[in-house]
Amino acid sequence: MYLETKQLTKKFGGLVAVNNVDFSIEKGKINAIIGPNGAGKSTFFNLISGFHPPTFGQVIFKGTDITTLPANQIAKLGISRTFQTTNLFEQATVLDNVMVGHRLRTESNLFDAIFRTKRLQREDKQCRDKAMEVLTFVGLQNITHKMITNISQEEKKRVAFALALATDPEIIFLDEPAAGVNPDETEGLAELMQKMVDYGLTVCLIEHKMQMVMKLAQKIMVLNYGEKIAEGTPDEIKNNEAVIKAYLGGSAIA
Ligand SMILES: Nc1ncnc2c1ncn2[C@@H]1O[C@H](COP(=O)(O)OP(=O)(O)OP(=O)(O)O)[C@@H](O)[C@H]1O
Repeated sequence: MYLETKQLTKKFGGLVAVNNVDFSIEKGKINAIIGPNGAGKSTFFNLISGFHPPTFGQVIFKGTDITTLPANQIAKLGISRTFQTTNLFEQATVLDNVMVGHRLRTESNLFDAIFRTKRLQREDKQCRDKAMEVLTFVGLQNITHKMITNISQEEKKRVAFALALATDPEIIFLDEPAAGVNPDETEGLAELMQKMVDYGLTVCLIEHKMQMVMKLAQKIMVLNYGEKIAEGTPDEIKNNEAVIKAYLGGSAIA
């Protein structure tokens, strides 16, 4: 099993945001998590990536229990994520924002920074090269010098992808990667996710844009009130009674 959760549970006071979820992510595929607002999708991501400790249950990655590891160590193992609203540095360039991602893989410290050591210079170059590589991958190689404040929403989404890619992940969790962009741009972002998988990465996304999920994902899990109510291929999910009832209020998925 590549990455799996066992009885994963998160309570916030009396609210059970994620309830006893067993799920496995398939390597080299596009996995998706869908469900109504407040179903526990982002919390599920936060538990896997170490941003919240679970109340109960386990996260196993390639046979290792990573449930209690801090977020930076989980990232070092190759698990990366984007956030629903990515906090980029608005007054810094695209390149500088993305260079931060690769710092995870470097070792320079305050001493190196004060004395501008050879190690710092070498690692600065390494971060710059990585940032250029991933910005080229996401199609932003021509706007690396622009300030974040001057780029479009869709370009910001691509910068968020690049930032996650700069950490050298093998699995990437994308929280609503196409929220707030138009249909053409959504199509472009879907192509980019497919490109990541073609390149050998594993993708897991949360998305409300159902047409995109049904077209793109190979495996889908549906959460409702924190519980897994269905899991399967897009066709299986489309025809699942519990999903139609709970998630769509009775109408079929388009
Ligand atoms: N840090 C927190 N403290 C308290 N309650 C929280 C916290 N984070 C999430 N919740 C609650 O947990 C539940 C699940 O929230 P979550 O954001 O995971 O849902 P979601 O499926 O991602 O929703 P959306 O699609 O609207 O983003 C909600 O009721 C939310 O209010």
